[in-house]
Amino acid sequence: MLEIKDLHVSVGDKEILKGLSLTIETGKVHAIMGPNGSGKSTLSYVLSGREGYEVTSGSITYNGEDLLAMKTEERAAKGIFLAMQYPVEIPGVTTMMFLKTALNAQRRARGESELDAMAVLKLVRAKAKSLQVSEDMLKRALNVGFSGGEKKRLETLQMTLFEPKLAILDETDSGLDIDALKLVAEGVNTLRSPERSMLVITHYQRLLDYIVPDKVHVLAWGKMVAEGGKELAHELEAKGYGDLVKERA
Ligand SMILES: Nc1ncnc2c1ncn2[C@@H]1O[C@H](COP(=O)(O)OP(=O)(O)OP(=O)(O)O)[C@@H](O)[C@H]1O
Repeated sequence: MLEIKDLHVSVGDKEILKGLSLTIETGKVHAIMGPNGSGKSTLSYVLSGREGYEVTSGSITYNGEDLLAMKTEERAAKGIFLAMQYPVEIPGVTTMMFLKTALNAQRRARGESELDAMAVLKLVRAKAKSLQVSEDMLKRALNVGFSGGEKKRLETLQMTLFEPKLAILDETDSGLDIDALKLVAEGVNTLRSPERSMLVITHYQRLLDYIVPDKVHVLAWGKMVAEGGKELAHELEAKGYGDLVKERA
């Protein structure tokens, strides 16, 4: 279970999260919607341990442990995975080499034996096919020159390979064509299980028609301002954020 209580986060001297609270029980899928600049990506970075985001007060516990005391790699070893809004390009590292290294790091963290290159290739190929990640992409440098949709499909491939316990998807639907959106949603849905939680950040109710959330939250001005079931996403799509996002003192 993930429990975020009264979280305040600053970047430099700017406070971005201003008392955010959120609880995600194991096995549940929560969605966060909210206007541009409200702090959604900031939350995803703080959860995954990105540098430069200072937690000034509040707490985050994951299965009873203090998440904020853990290094990024420790969080990954606990099964926390972030599909980034803007996946990073890494020249000089092939996609396949990255996947093998990251997968084996995950396996080591779980006490499983490492897989050799052939075994990883077989596994990656089987999953890559259903997400339409081509052989060519696997041979190329990680994300370098990939289209927006290709990057997002590769993020989803990583998620299905690493089988995280808490998957955070930051606008994984942005830049996807309709067919790719369905492929990505199918990939995500195959991972749904009573042992796995998901936090889906999106601007569009359309994604939530495919990945049906247990709860929808609205984040505005650094804190949660509304919460509901999947029907809330439909309401927002129809009416916009309206009074929900009026800045509070
Ligand atoms: N490194 C940084 N330096 C300065 N300001 C930052 C930094 N990171 C985030 N911010 C600011 O914090 C606010 C929240 O940004 P964030 O990316 O979390 O919003 P978001 O809700 O994910 O937005 P979007 O829907 O547009 O992706 C924005 O005003 C942004 O400019």
